[in-house]
Amino acid sequence: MSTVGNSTNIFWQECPVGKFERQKLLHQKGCVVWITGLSGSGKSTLACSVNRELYSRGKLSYILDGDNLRHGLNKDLGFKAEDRTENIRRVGEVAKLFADAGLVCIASLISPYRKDRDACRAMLPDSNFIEVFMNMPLELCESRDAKGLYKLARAGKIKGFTGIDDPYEPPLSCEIEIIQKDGVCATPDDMAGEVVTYLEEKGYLQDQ
Ligand SMILES: Nc1ncnc2c1ncn2[C@@H]1O[C@H](COP(=O)(O)OS(=O)(=O)O)[C@@H](OP(=O)(O)O)[C@H]1O
Ligand SMILES: Nc1ncnc2c1ncn2[C@@H]1O[C@H](COP(=O)(O)OP(=O)(O)O)[C@@H](O)[C@H]1O
Repeated sequence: MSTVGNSTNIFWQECPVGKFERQKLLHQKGCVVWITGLSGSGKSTLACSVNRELYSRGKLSYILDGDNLRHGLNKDLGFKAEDRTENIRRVGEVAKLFADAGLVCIASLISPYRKDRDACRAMLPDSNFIEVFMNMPLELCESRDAKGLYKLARAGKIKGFTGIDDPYEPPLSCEIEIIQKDGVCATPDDMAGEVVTYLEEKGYLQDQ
């Protein structure tokens, strides 16, 4: 019997089919690939490319995209600091469940605050949290402005926009950092290759 948060008198329910059995079934190891970076840095594009590459190799992954989750699970949240923190906490908990299900869970959110990302890392056992930093210059993200939001933020029509008048705290140490080389951005497929190679080398795509 235990107390967790606001719940009292609750019990942890065990089931005979566990993570180990699910991983055996799927021939892979559950983990979370957490993609962080500015709006327009290419998080969703990378998430989709990794998802497609894994699918082509017969590996099961699932994308948790910040924008999409704000249409449902997180539709009660805005962009104040405490809302962003709650957004990341919830997605971290969901990602943990997907990893426990045996999937490669690809979470793609701005997740601007280091402490929130670190809290998600701490939720995952055995360092199964792979942080990918889309380290793209603000100028590039702003020049892309796929949704026209930077323009609105510069015009003062959106307040608290990350990178403009709200902070982004880059990771101090992450597993993978994606950067431009000689001012050129790699293709989404090449970036995905870097992530998938990492997963392969660390044994996430092998029989368990
Ligand atoms: N104020 C403000 N700041 C940043 N982003 C904003 C804002 N308002 C709306 N948007 C749009 O919301 C998307 C980011 O959602 P996230 O859930 O990833 O944000 S966060 O992690 O809680 O910071 C983000 O999507 P991406 O461009 O895919 O990053 C924006 O399209
Ligand atoms: N590697 C890349 N090379 C060129 N353009 C890219 C690359 N990655 C993303 N883009 C483009 O940049 C824009 C923003 O990408 P997106 O994946 O939506 O970023 P985010 O999810 O971080 O907001 C889109 O128009 C996308 O096509």
